[in-house]
Amino acid sequence: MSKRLRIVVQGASGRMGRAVLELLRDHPQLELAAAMVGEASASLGRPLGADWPSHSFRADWLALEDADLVIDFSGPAGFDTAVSQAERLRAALVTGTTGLDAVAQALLDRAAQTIPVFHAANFSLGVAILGRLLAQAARSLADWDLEIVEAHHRRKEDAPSGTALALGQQAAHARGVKLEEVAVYAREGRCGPRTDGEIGFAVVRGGGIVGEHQAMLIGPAERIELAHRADDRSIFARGAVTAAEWLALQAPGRYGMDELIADRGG
Ligand SMILES: NC(=O)C1=CN([C@@H]2O[C@H](COP(=O)(O)OP(=O)(O)OC[C@H]3O[C@@H](n4cnc5c(N)ncnc54)[C@H](OP(=O)(O)O)[C@@H]3O)[C@@H](O)[C@H]2O)C=CC1
Ligand SMILES: O=C(O)C1=N[C@H](C(=O)O)C[C@H](O)C1
Repeated sequence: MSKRLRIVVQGASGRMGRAVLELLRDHPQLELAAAMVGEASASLGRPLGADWPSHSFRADWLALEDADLVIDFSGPAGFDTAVSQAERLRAALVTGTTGLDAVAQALLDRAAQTIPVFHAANFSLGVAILGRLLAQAARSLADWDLEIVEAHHRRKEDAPSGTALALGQQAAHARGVKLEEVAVYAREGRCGPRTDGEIGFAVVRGGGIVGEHQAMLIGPAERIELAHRADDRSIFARGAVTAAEWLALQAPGRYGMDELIADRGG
């Protein structure tokens, strides 16, 4: 039997961190190496719970010497540490943190020279397929208006969601344009009529909505709506853990859902 892979979870006390811990609890191939939070976390030093008698939430990365993978869901606050510590440990890095700017993307590119790096704004297989359908529709209906609407829980900090932006990127790429040149993130007051080629974004925040994305392609007298609704964030955790198992077998480089799906014949 092969050795179990040792996983460090960054952002372990958060909604996604806990969902990942839940999957690691009885996992046959993966084991928890450490559950990390920030230095100022209210959870620092607290035990993980009865299922993890030998683990507490910790922030002492330099005490870690042995890990195969880092899974990061800490948001921008813990992202840089996840990247630099994965590099130091020579561990593969899976990150689902969204709201990454160009500097953060450059950090991932740098890390990918020495370790395998997997980033996805959304680890759901359904969303990956939604992106492909949207690209096809946006290409075929290049003169139809495209609007992307997303809805999330009231505690989400970034907007539009990483997924909405990734969908916009896929559609823009399919149309041969740059998203930054066609994206419209706000309409208010006398903002004038819609211009041709715009990709508009709208954001809903409230309650406990797990994650919903809808792309509307609007023609002269008809409309296509492509939508995905996540009912439980365990789907994202499962996707991240699947990505981790796959990534552990890859060479240093940048990977995402497309590479994972392609490698599995999709
Ligand atoms: N790719 C995907 O499929 C998905 C991506 N996400 C993304 O994942 C990220 C996290 O989301 P979510 O779990 O809802 O957020 P939470 O706010 O629930 O969790 C964030 C976690 O990060 C911890 N944290 C904060 N600062 C640091 C730090 N400096 N070092 C280490 N840990 C830190 C927090 O600890 P504490 O609060 O204890 O200080 C908390 O445990 C977001 O960017 C979100 O958009 C979310 C869902 C799916
Ligand atoms: O913060 C969340 O919750 C989610 N974030 C991701 C995003 O920004 O796209 C993925 C998912 O929709 C849930």
